[in-house]
Amino acid sequence: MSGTPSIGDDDGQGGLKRRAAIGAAMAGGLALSGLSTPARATVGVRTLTSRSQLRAAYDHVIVGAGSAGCVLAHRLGRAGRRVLVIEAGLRATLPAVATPPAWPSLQESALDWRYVTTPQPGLGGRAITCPRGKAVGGSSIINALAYQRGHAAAYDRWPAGWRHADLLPYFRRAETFSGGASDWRGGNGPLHILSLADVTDRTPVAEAFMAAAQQAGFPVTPDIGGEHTTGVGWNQLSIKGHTRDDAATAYLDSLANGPGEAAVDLLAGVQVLGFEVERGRCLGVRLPGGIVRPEGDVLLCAGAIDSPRLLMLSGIGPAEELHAMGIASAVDLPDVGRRLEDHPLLAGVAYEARRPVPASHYNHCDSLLYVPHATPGESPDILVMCLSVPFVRPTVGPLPAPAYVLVPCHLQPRSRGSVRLVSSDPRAAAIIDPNYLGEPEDLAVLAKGVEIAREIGAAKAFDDWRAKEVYPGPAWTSEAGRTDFIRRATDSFHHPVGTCRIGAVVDERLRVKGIAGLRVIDASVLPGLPAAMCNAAVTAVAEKASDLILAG
Ligand SMILES: Cc1cc2nc3c(=O)[nH]c(=O)nc-3n(C[C@H](O)[C@H](O)[C@H](O)COP(=O)(O)OP(=O)(O)OC[C@H]3O[C@@H](n4cnc5c(N)ncnc54)[C@H](O)[C@@H]3O)c2cc1C
Repeated sequence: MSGTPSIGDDDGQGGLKRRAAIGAAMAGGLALSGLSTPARATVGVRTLTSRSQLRAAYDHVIVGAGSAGCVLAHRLGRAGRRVLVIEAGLRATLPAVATPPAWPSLQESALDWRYVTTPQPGLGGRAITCPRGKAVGGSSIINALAYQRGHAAAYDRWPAGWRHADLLPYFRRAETFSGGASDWRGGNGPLHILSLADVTDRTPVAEAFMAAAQQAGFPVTPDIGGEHTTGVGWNQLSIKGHTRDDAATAYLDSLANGPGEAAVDLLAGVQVLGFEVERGRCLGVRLPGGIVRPEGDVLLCAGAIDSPRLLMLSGIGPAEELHAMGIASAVDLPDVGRRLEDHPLLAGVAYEARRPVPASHYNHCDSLLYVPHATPGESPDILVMCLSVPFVRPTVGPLPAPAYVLVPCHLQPRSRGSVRLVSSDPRAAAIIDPNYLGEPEDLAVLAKGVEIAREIGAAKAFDDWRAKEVYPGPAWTSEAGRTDFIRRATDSFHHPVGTCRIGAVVDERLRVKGIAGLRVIDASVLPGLPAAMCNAAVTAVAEKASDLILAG
């Protein structure tokens, strides 16, 4: 590495630690409890506390230690590459991180960047939160732990090299599945996936949902994350023992178990400001007070919101727009930040219960259904989750406990939004416009999802639980009422993708088009939403990316 003298303060051992603390405090994090300082040594990686600990040279700098960044650090470190990981957040120590049912409390905590969307016309003008993990482990630290890859058809719409058959070996390589290894599942990977088919303490409401869905004519699938991803089944979660198995515990901490010394250094609590780009080549990573220059590629893993933001700050994006903000263009890539996709979720079809609803020991959704909205046999584009908590938007209205809720989600929406810069200030949050329900078809598919949920909710197996349907209730009797209810009840499933997509912004080897020495590997490169939650897809993409990088 060259240019190291500018990292950290000039006062030796304590400078970097103090700068990290200042960085976190500036981002609003340090005043809140639950964060450790980066001084603690981490199992498996060296957590840097002083600039004197930096190696003389690195092969790669990874920007962002989230779901994708941790995979890359593990695979490249194991292969002997000298890796520096720079993460804006710190190690998370909030007890809620490890406790699966506590996951909702992590939103708007110190572990969340706390982004907000622009007002959304499709949601009646509401601006909604856009949580993103800010910690070692990224969004896998605050997510809802569900881990499913979804139907193959969604991947088969992706460019050659990234289709389901290409990714299947990497889905398997990533996981240790509680149901055991098979042609579809992994038995020896870093990330532990617990199928609730393999436990006995599921909620009785989830059991009722399984039976009710079958009464409504939907088939059971024994392994919803395996060969048959259509039908009703038990949820699958990134849980090891009884605790969250996030990207940091699974992929960073496990480096300690490998042969030899891990070659991975972690610089936590430091926010990357952009890249040094000259004549079509990325030379290094800009930090407060310095530049780090690896010998090999810079690997950008800051997620679907911050990866395009960092590219645009560095002149990589729509040239005219950047020019207007005083940012010199390095390469004109109009698609950076464009075609943002996210899953809309409707919260929800809600029932007052006859008696108290036992709490979930997992993520409040012990069972769920994947189904096509139109033709039986097609790949699913609707998910209905059965939640044992009273989860409705305040804009929907009050929902007195005890209650349970059926939540439809649209898995293949047509609406596209954008991530744009507000200014050239490297610390300013991006303008996030997901354009939820911008396309009328998305509203129609969600309406179908509500109908499927109500059909299941009205089935005999729920008779023992259902006192009455509270929402949508009478609102569903007119077209205007239905549309109004959907706009009031829709929120995000928190799965933004596509803002640096393969084919448009990066090539099939994830290299930024027109810029040497810079790759993007995270949810932003996904060329479309998987027909399920996103973490499994991001993990498999990063697994494959590590092989591409090691191949040169
Ligand atoms: C509340 C919530 C619930 C979710 N639930 C589920 C679920 O149940 N199942 C599922 O599959 N998916 C879920 N997701 C989505 C899933 O977690 C993400 O799709 C996935 O983690 C994205 O991985 P990533 O590597 O692209 O980004 P991230 O994991 O977000 O990692 C990006 C990292 O980059 C860091 N970073 C950003 N900017 C900078 C900078 N300038 N300098 C240094 N570091 C930076 C961030 O702090 C972060 O650590 C959920 C997400 C949220 C927010």
